[in-house]
Amino acid sequence: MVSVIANNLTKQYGKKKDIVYALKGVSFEVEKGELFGIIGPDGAGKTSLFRILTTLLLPDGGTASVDGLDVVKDFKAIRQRVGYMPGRFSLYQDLTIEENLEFFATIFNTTIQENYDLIKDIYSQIEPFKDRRAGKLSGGMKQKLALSCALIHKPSVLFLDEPTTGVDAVSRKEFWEMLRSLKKQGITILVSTPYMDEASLCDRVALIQNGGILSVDTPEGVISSYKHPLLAVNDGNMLQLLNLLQQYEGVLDAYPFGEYHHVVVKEGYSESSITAYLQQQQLGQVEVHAIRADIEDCFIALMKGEGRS
Ligand SMILES: Nc1ncnc2c1ncn2[C@@H]1O[C@H](COP(=O)(O)OP(=O)(O)OP(=O)(O)O)[C@@H](O)[C@H]1O
Repeated sequence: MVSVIANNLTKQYGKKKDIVYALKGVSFEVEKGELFGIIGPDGAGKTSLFRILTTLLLPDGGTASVDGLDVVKDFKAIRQRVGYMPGRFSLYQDLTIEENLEFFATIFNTTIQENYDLIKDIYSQIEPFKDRRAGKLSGGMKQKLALSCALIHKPSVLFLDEPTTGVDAVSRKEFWEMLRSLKKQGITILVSTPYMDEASLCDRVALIQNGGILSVDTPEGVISSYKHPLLAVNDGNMLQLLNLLQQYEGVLDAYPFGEYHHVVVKEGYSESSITAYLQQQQLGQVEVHAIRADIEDCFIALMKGEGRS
């Protein structure tokens, strides 16, 4: 069963010379109970898309529905059944943890007690500090409270806009574990993130750039569509190495990746031809080995328009 449909959505801001095309015909479908990632850099259009799907912004073109309800005509009904955690924290800084949660429960005509089971795993981690003001919480605690507030009215679809941006690595990991357990309760989750490594934690992902969707697939599907040979190359002087690699005719692309440079090699070139080339350039300790592309390599290729699929 389909939960969310975006059909050729467009959105623009400004006029004439200053016009910005934030969404340029975005289409995808999300199944009920899916954990669906929208991955894209800053300015890609993620927030505009989420604001349209949660009925906070009107699209300029196209249609969209949530649980079969139209985002324009049925906005009131949609607001009752979606949970939205905006990118910047939506909490009232001067209210305590408990007061924030009570506030969100009240506007949806419910109580903390009524839906406690749904938020228990998340809320119980911050409940010991329930009298602390939201403004005094750490990033990870704010994130847990914001998620509890987005869940308190038992939504069927949850929209999380960049929930892990600016959050430390441990809290990020915990957050994804919380999403996995929410998914088990049958909630459809759309989550946006600029972190490509988070894509592998989703059931399916849409890669968005400059207001357009580049790919919608499972993480495994994205990886298996990658066709070119890929090498990891390392040397004492990484900057010089990168320049040399980028100049070589057999190289399609080379970019820093952790301790290595990843090198996308043209058809007909191999590990040995790259090694021979680098030795000719009199580099000292070059290490070259073939690797399997991971999801970040695939996204980099798609974003650079090299059409791996
Ligand atoms: N109210 C607005 N007026 C003018 N331009 C806007 C407005 N809101 C967004 N934009 C522009 O539309 C484009 C898409 O922005 P959007 O916020 O949807 O993307 P995003 O992927 O969420 O990025 P970010 O994480 O930076 O918010 C950007 O170029 C942005 O500058």
